[in-house]
Amino acid sequence: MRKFKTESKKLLDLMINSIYTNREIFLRELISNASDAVDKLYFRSLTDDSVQINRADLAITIGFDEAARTVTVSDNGIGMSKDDLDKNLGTIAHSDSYEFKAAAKDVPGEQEGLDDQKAVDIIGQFGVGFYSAFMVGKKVRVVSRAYGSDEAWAWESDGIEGYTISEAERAEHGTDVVIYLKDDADEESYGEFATEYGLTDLVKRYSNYVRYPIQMEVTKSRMKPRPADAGDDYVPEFENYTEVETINSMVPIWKRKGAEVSQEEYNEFYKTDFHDFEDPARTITVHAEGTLNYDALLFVPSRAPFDLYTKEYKKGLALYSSNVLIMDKCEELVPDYFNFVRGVVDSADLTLNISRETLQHNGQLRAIARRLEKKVKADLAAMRDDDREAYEKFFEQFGRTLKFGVYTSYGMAKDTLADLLLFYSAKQKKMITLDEYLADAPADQESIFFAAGEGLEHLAKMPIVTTVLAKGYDVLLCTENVDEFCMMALGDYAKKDGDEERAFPLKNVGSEDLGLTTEEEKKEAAEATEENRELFDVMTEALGGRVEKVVVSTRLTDAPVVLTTEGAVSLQMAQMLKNAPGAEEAPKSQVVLEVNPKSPVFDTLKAAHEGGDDAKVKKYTEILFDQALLVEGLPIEDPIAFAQAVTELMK
Ligand SMILES: Nc1ncnc2c1ncn2[C@@H]1O[C@H](COP(=O)(O)OP(=O)(O)OP(=O)(O)O)[C@@H](O)[C@H]1O
Repeated sequence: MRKFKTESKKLLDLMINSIYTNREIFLRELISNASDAVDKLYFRSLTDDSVQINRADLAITIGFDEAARTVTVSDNGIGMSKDDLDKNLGTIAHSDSYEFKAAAKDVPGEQEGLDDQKAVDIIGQFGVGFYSAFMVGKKVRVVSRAYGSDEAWAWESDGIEGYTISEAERAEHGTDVVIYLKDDADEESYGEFATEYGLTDLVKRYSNYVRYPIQMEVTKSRMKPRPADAGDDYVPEFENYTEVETINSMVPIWKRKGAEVSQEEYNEFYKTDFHDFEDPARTITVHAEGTLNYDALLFVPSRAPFDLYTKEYKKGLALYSSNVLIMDKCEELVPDYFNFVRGVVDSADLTLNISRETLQHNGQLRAIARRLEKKVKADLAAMRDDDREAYEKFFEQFGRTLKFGVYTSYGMAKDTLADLLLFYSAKQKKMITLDEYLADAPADQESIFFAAGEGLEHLAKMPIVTTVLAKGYDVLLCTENVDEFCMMALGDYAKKDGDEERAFPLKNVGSEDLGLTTEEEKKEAAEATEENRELFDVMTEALGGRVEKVVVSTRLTDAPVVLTTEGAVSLQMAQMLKNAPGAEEAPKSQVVLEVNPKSPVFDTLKAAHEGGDDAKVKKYTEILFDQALLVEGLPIEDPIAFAQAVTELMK
């Protein structure tokens, strides 16, 4: 049999140009390799007495030369022999680290503050990361000295033709990877990678939690000492100096035991990493062990970010694997209705794809997402029950998101979200949950009543609300656009009493049969409507298609008329849909003008009709209709005509 020949030049080209979409990850890859090299040496020291290593001395160092356009990543890890260089860097897709990882599994380590941390946390697995250096480098030189050897070797390549290996010098075991940056082309600038800011930024972003210190010489500024002979007009002078600093924070806060971390530390982490000025409202920690091991640290912000309700807002949690950032915002980890949750998920068990830009098995992510959703839900419920003031503040910020969640999931997320919702109670004059509404309801109540419109005060005074209140039933006042859609998607809400569940339909006091009228009352109203058929026909005609019909009302006490609707679309909803895109096709509401038979206005109308003055009936009907719209807080078609008609009456 013949062996396949690989065209390594093509393969390398493919590697460099097609695997990664983001060239800045080259630093993450080289640092990960350095971390692996150091980890391997540390592991050797644990398992081989002849290897004497002090863990505290192990480090990764980054150097740069702006003028020479070079970036160097060094480590004092296990190093590579001449053979290793040839095998590991000369063979694409050969990962020594992967083999090592399999052999070194589960040896416990002794890193302080970490919970049962494994001794090693090898990152490499595909044998390709190193070549990402050629995305930014026109030449890469690797100088390495294997632990225990006194020879050093240099591997050099331009990433096109091949590589050379030659003798070199290195004082200690370990490896230096020197990248000679490409020349800047029209739109591509590489120079930024050889700057202090550029490198610090990349380390903090991608490698902040690598377990070994990443050190770099940084420039600082200090005040020069005041000269002894300085006069009163002395102006302090400053000078720059350099200092080696550890730029990564190393221990990921989410891997530390909850009891060992103070809330202040969590707050600081949240504010720094998620760019917020305020402390989070809630901090949720998860350490999961089992088929899928992961740690998560989640935050509910105190305030909604300014763009939360815009299309620009991107939800998601930062996803880490073995302390290295894989994705800044992994959307799959949070459902839309918890899009405000910020935080970090870290799992070494994820099946990464070769570029570490995505995952291969989203089932793993889905499983984590499900667990996290439950955690967030439980935490919000605990806040609702134990710290109501904080919960109301939370709801002010994010209640809309929860309500949108019910609506946009067509009620599918109802079970998760319904008991987290708060609405304003007209009776109790405060925000209450649906459970609290039902707990306070009279025994004969069969539905949950709500009214939708603008402004609490205004809603509370609406006749359709006051009549229901007068009968002893509470009405939830809904003032946000999404409320009515949310109520519609909810449909009903179940009261749980031990094992028993009873569903209470949610009813809009302005559009539905509230079930508050007796059969007798209904019959009477129907008869009265029939008796006044002629008058009502004149009135319906006067409104020229704006109402479906005019009827005698059973729900009014004082007000002369009220507008109600039949079918699913209430007046408020119709008003909202009118302004929405695609308004022409939006369903219209079927409006009914209900007349209060107990009102003197009804007698006036009747008298006018009987006296043959239908012109008056029509004029009054117009006024009553507009007035009813105003009471609902809705715009009237012709305010000038309305004003003139009222003026006319006063003459
Ligand atoms: N700084 C280093 N010190 C010692 N060995 C190294 C170093 N950098 C790379 N190697 C060796 O070269 C091999 C190939 O590296 P490369 O980055 O291409 O792949 P990897 O790290 O194994 O996997 P991945 O593609 O997942 O990063 C490694 O497995 C490791 O054995």
